[in-house]
Amino acid sequence: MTLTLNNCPAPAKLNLFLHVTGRRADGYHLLQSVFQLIDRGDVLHFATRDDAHIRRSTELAGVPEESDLIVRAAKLLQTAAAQKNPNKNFGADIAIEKNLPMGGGLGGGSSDAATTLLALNHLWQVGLTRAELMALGLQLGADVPFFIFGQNAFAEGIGEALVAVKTPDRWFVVIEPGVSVPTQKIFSSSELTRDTKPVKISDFSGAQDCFGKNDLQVVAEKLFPPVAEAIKWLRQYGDARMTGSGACVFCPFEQEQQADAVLATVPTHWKAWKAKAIKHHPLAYLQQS
Ligand SMILES: C[C@](O)(CO)[C@H](O)COP(=O)(O)OP(=O)(O)OC[C@H]1O[C@@H](n2ccc(N)nc2=O)[C@H](O)[C@@H]1O
Ligand SMILES: Nc1ncnc2c1ncn2[C@@H]1O[C@H](COP(=O)(O)OP(=O)(O)OP(=O)(O)O)[C@@H](O)[C@H]1O
Repeated sequence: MTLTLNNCPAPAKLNLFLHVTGRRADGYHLLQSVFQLIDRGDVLHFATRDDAHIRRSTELAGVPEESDLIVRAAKLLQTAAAQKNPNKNFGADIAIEKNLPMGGGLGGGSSDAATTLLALNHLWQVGLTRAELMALGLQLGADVPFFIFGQNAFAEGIGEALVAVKTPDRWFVVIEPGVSVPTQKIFSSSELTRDTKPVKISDFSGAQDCFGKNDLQVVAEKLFPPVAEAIKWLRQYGDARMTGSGACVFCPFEQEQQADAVLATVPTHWKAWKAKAIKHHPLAYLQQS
């Protein structure tokens, strides 16, 4: 019997600040960041199959099926499901409406992977706990555990050590500068500073601005001039900065009307939109523990 779960959101994140505090022996960087969920993202649709095939029913330009994080997430969960229940075939057809830019620093691919793990854990009745799904997700990318965690969070480690944090209700204007930034290119730069002094979560709590800075921004601005241009333009209106490793930049506003007023003046060569801060991942209800 085919079971379906349609219109599953994969929300984007903004890194309100992102400090690089060190580097591990394996080359991965130690970070401190606050991850903020927003009400804009991709949308995924799932239908189970009983022949053990995982199929992508929509194309994703430039991403072959075997490297698509959605397909990789489904296959990872399929292995775990088969170990728990060897007599059953776990398969799925997955369609995606891609709204988030790739290499945008909005965590699009990671969020797609997290939504896939949450939806298929439910549809296939695998019964993995939230912690088990987060551990699987970490194999796919440093941002995936956050989306499964399901709440705004202060992140440490390589981004996987998470503590829930309260963030203000507000609106963001986000500009897509029209370039795709490969995360690895920013982290491997010799110009990246890796020694920001660690902060405590209590330093952030209650801060109305975005707090701190994004250490990856200096490098991205140098390598990708459109990022620098977008930040310079948006800074006229507030504490604008880059999210993740770029390319997108954002600025917070207390009122929706303020965001609308700024949006109306964004130069037409950039794609720009507004988004609202949300407190929980919309699929958090699927995961009990
Ligand atoms: C910069 C952030 O977007 C902040 O949210 C994330 O930490 C990046 O997460 P992601 O896109 O899921 O990144 P991954 O796919 O895990 O890593 C891509 C590449 O970025 C570098 N990388 C990533 C995360 C990290 N803490 N240190 C790193 O050095 C590694 O070279 C890695 O090969
Ligand atoms: N389903 C997917 N959606 C987007 N990108 C994918 C997907 N599967 C694989 N990728 C690859 O992952 C790369 C990073 O994409 P993503 O949109 O997650 O970047 P990002 O927003 O910069 O992420 P982050 O903020 O985590 O650094 C893409 O350039 C693409 O090659």
